[in-house]
Amino acid sequence: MPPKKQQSGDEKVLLGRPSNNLKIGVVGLPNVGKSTFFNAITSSSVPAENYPFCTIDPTESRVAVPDERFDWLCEQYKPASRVPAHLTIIDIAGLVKGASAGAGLGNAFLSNISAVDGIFHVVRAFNDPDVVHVEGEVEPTRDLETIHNELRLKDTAMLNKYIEANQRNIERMGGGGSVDDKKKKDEFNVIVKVRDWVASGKDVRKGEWSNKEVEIINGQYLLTAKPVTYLANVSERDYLRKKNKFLPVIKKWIDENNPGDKLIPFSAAYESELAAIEDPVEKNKVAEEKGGPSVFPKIIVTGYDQLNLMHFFTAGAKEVRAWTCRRGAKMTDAARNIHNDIANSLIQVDVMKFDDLKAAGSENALKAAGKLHIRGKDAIIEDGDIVYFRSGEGRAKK
Ligand SMILES: Nc1ncnc2c1ncn2[C@@H]1O[C@H](COP(=O)(O)OP(=O)(O)OP(=O)(O)O)[C@@H](O)[C@H]1O
Ligand SMILES: [Mg+2]
Repeated sequence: MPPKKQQSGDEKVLLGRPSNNLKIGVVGLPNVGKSTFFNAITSSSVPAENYPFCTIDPTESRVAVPDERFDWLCEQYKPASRVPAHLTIIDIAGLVKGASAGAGLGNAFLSNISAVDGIFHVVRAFNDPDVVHVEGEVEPTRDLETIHNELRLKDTAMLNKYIEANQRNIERMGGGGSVDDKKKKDEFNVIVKVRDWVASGKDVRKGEWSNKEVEIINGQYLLTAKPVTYLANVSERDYLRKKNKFLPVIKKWIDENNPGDKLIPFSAAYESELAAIEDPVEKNKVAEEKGGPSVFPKIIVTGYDQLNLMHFFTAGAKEVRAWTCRRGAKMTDAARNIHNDIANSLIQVDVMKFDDLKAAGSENALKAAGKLHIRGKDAIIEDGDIVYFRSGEGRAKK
């Protein structure tokens, strides 16, 4: 088969899977509050009407992604069914030092991490003599180093395995070879480059890779290629007074080692107290009295964002629904989330911009103002677009 032509030179290939159902794993040392966080975020996610948001199994759950535009649309259309976007979160058992070499249940935990698309890295920033720390004293930078080293060591080992398995073959090819040989050699060289990068102490996601390199990296399921949001678990007292002695050093470590990654302080202890209050009015009242709202909405939105996910809406009297797709997706890719048939026979898309709809006050007013846009199937869908897919089979979905 002739090599495929690059379609357009400036489309950046993203690290990771191009899926609409991405998962974030909760990762950290043992006993840092991962399960407390997971249980609280699971039980405080408001279930959508007619939609089973629930713990899928004790370690996996889907949480609603909060969005004010979605709330506004529900208010506007008063639909029979409301389905927000969701994010899947997975609780992973604690990693210990040496996990990459098999310590603890090391390799099993690492393969759990391999199955997720992004990471919430929980780091302990609370002192409590009753909660044992596996390394003795609470010292967040040491803990951050430990986890990062384990992930990097595992990546290095995986890449070395590939290199060992292919080295002789590549050497045998020498300078010449078929198109296929050249492809293998290119891939091999990229893997060596990535291995050297990781072995030098850096995470894969922090490298500048070309599209071709990203495609090869994506085939390797590397742990340090996954986006990370750092969650510093502080005591209830520190959370409420917005002060914690460990935060500056954690921030400094992130800036030095993985600049650009987000840090969100939270308190698993406090969040689980709030999560236990079922009535939302009562919950707000308690949060207000104590002086600290839940930070979960921010955590969910940040994680979703780091996976390069965004959502678009379909809205009507029957259903208002937020659909997830990756940034930069075309209308056809977006339509495929709803139904393959719609995507395959897509003709055009009616698009309302959320701000236009809100300003106009209703669909009719928006149309009267000439603000309904007609887009082709190859147009890029944008965050917040409210769409109506017109497809050849008369299966347009609203
Ligand atoms: N912010 C906090 N302040 C005080 N105690 C906390 C806080 N967060 C969690 N804890 C306590 O720390 C202990 C360990 O929490 P948890 O079981 O959630 O840890 P874990 O990271 O899931 O551990 P493992 O890796 O073993 O699964 C629990 O007793 C929990 O109540
Ligand atoms: Mg746990």
